[in-house]
Amino acid sequence: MTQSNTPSALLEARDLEIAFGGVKAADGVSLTVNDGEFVAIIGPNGSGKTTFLNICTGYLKPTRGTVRLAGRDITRLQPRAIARQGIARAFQIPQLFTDHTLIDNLMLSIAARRGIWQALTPLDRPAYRDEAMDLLQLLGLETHANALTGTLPEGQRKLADITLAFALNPKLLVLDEPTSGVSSIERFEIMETLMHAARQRGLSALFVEHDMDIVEKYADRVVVWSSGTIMAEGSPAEVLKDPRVLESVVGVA
Ligand SMILES: Nc1ncnc2c1ncn2[C@@H]1O[C@H](COP(=O)(O)OP(=O)(O)OP(=O)(O)O)[C@@H](O)[C@H]1O
Repeated sequence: MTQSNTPSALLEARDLEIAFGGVKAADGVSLTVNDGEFVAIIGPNGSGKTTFLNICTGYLKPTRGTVRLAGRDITRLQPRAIARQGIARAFQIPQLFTDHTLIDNLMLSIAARRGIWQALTPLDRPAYRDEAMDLLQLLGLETHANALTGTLPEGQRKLADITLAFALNPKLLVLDEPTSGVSSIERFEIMETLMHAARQRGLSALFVEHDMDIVEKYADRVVVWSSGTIMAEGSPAEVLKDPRVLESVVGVA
């Protein structure tokens, strides 16, 4: 096998453990995301999916185990430091300044990435504006550049939030239910746009998703959570046929 065929690990979580009042939300969880890979996390409510994302992005510290990004231990870093290392997160509820325009939100994100001392200087600089417009074009939002984000329909607000994550120049996108709360047509539109943009930039993605049609179409690999552990893992075609997975996640035996 040539070296170029060997997948290169980007995110490596090993043996993670955390409990809340006796409930183990992560109980020996290990997961790798390779360069350029799209990995979906599925599992019933309360199984620990968001807890895993919180550990990987620095919002929770595990009592055991490590998280590495491109070989570097990031387990104890704060969320901001992890973002600087290359993990950008978009939340289930978009985190936009709703009374500011989309391009202002993006220029703020770009300025923040470049450092606080620059964030104190005027935000509207030609370099920031050009970069923001490039990102809006990449995510198909250029006609909404001057709209207040609070006035955007939900699907576009979600894409806008994802655009902010792209503005951090990440290696890995972490997305908590990127398609929740929108119509099924819009779900596929969001995923098509997101996948295209991520492939263009060579990014990997880790996303929690409840819609199995989305998982089947867009995930390279799917990982199934159950009570703080991983119960199954593999290609969507294999995993979504597994009777244990169907019973536990999809609710059909
Ligand atoms: N900050 C916290 N404090 C107390 N308990 C928590 C906390 N975060 C998560 N838990 C508990 O840990 C378990 C896993 O929760 P988590 O939110 O990770 O599950 P989930 O799979 O993301 O669920 P959902 O699909 O409903 O979002 C649940 O029992 C939850 O109540």
